[in-house]
This record gives sequence, structure tokens and C-alpha cells, in this order.
Amino acid sequence: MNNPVIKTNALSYYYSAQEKTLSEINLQVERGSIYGFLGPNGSGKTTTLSLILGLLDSPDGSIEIFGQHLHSNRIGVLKKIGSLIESPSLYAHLTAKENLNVYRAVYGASKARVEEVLHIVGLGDTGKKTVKKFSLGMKQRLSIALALLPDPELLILDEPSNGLDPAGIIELRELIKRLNREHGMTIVISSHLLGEVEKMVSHVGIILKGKMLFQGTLSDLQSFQRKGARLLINTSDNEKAFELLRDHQPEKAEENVSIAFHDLQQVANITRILTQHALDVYLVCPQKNDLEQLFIDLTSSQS
Ligand SMILES: Nc1ncnc2c1ncn2[C@@H]1O[C@H](COP(=O)(O)OP(=O)(O)OP(=O)(O)O)[C@@H](O)[C@H]1O
Repeated sequence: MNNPVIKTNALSYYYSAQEKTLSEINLQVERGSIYGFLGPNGSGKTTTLSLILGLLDSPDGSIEIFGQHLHSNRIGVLKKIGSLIESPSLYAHLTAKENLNVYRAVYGASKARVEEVLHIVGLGDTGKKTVKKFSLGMKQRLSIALALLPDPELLILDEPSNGLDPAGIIELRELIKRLNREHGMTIVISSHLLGEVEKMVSHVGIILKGKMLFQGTLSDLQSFQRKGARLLINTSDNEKAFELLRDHQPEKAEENVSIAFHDLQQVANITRILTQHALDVYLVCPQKNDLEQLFIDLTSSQS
């Protein structure tokens, strides 16, 4: 198996002596993966990513990137990482290309690379348009273009969807998938919304209050989610539906009847029972755990 691109070992961090912000985080990112780093606001995502990028000092535990200790190979390691952790300063009165040319010298990138990254992020045809006329999504893609200048092997994006409208989120998602698929980049993307990243990630790490609750492939997470999932049912007579589904240990959920969801065959069986008893079926809908519910389930499965 490939060596992981990022491997932290019992990574802990204190902003102040009294408060442990991160507690023994073992984060592992496989080469070629898109790793969704999920957690609610304040759970420690930015702190973890800042440590991985060498922006914060003196954690407990260790960080290995590309198989090397960050501590002793800082410059060599960081050269191969592109990141977007705080919005970079974009010059509003300059075009996308002019902005990239300002940063080009910093990264020692060629003029050809500027054209290349403009094209990759889909800003190749913005010509003379200055950044002040860009949408937020375009600004975000330009920020990613800056991170791509050094042609990194690993791209770390901290909450890049923040503030974007649905169209901007879709464009960003397509860009991330393309960078991974066509340019072989390993990507770490943090978010507080599972729904926002689950259409693109291959792996997921979930952090809550500085502790890693879950780490695995997206399908591992989906099987976990299914375990706690419920089926919502709404019919022309929910009282009767409740009685008919007694064997499934139904619960009342607002205007619906809710039962534990197992598989799609169960949906077919239930619909048949209900229609055979002349009930009109308005809704039979598997309700996947959202991130909030998942946190509750993951937390309770650990206690
Ligand atoms: N510079 C700092 N000094 C002291 N405490 C901090 C500092 N930065 C973050 N914290 C605290 O550390 C905890 C983790 O914050 P962090 O920013 O890593 O979380 P996050 O998951 O990235 O959340 P968000 O999505 O809101 O940025 C929070 O309780 C936060 O208040």
C-alpha cells in the first residue's frame, strides 16, 4: 500500500495551558485521495490544518508529510503543498492574470504556469476584467489558482465553500474533482457540512471538540449512517399506518411515522402493506443522518 501523504501521530495542541484544543489526532490521508475533514465550527479543523502547514508551532505528537517529519524537513515538505487557509490578498484593481503574476515571483513559477493555472480554474477567458468585478466564486477560484502556482502534490483547502452560492459550490466541486482526477493531486478539504463535500470526497475524517470521532472511506461512513437512518412515512391515515407497521417498532415523528431503515426491499414491502390496506402513500423516504445527527450517533457510539 502507498505511504500516506499526511500522517499525524497523537497530535495535540494547546492555545493556552488550561485548554487542550486538539487531543491526540491521528489523521491519515492516502495518496490520490480527496479527504473531507469535517466538523462543526470551533471543532479544531483550522488548528489541525495550520499545524500541518507549519503555521503553528510546538504541538505534541508528530506530523509526517510525504513520509518526512515536518519538524525536520519543513522547507522541502512545504514546497510541495498548495494551501488556501485564509483568503489571500487579491488585488481588486488587477486582472486575474496580473494577480497571478504578482505571486509568480514568490513561487518562482513560469509565465506558462500562470496561463496553465488560469485555464485549470476556468478563469482563462476573464481577460481585462478586474477582480473587483468577480463573483465570490471566481475570487475563490483565483485564490485556488494562486495555491496551484507551485504545482503542488498536495492541496489543502480550509472551508473553501464558505459564502459561495449553490452554483459557486458546484463549480468548486467540479474543479476539485478535476484537480484530483486529471492532475493527480491529493486534496484535503475542510467543511462543517457533510452534504457539501460528500459528492466529491473519497475519505472522511470527522472531528468534534478537538477529538477525531471517525476516519475512513466515504462508503464506511455511509454504512455507519445507514445504521442509524430512519424511514419517514406519510399516508392518508397515519394512525392506521402506525398500527399496520407495529412489527417495525414505529415512532411518531411530527406528521410522519418513522421506522428504522434497513434496505430498499423494506421500502417495497412497507408500501405494499400500506396500499393493500387502501391507504394512500404520500411519502416513504429514507432519511439519511445529517452531520448533526451523525455527531450525536458517533458520540454516543463512543460512550
Ligand atoms: N488564535 C487562537 N487563540 C486561542 N484560541 C483559538 C485560536 N484559534 C482558534 N482557537 C480556538 O480553538 C478551537 C478550535 O478552533 P478552530 O478554528 O481550529 O476550529 P474550526 O473547526 O476550524 O472552526 P471554524 O470552522 O469556526 O474555523 C476553538 O475553540 C477556537 O475558539
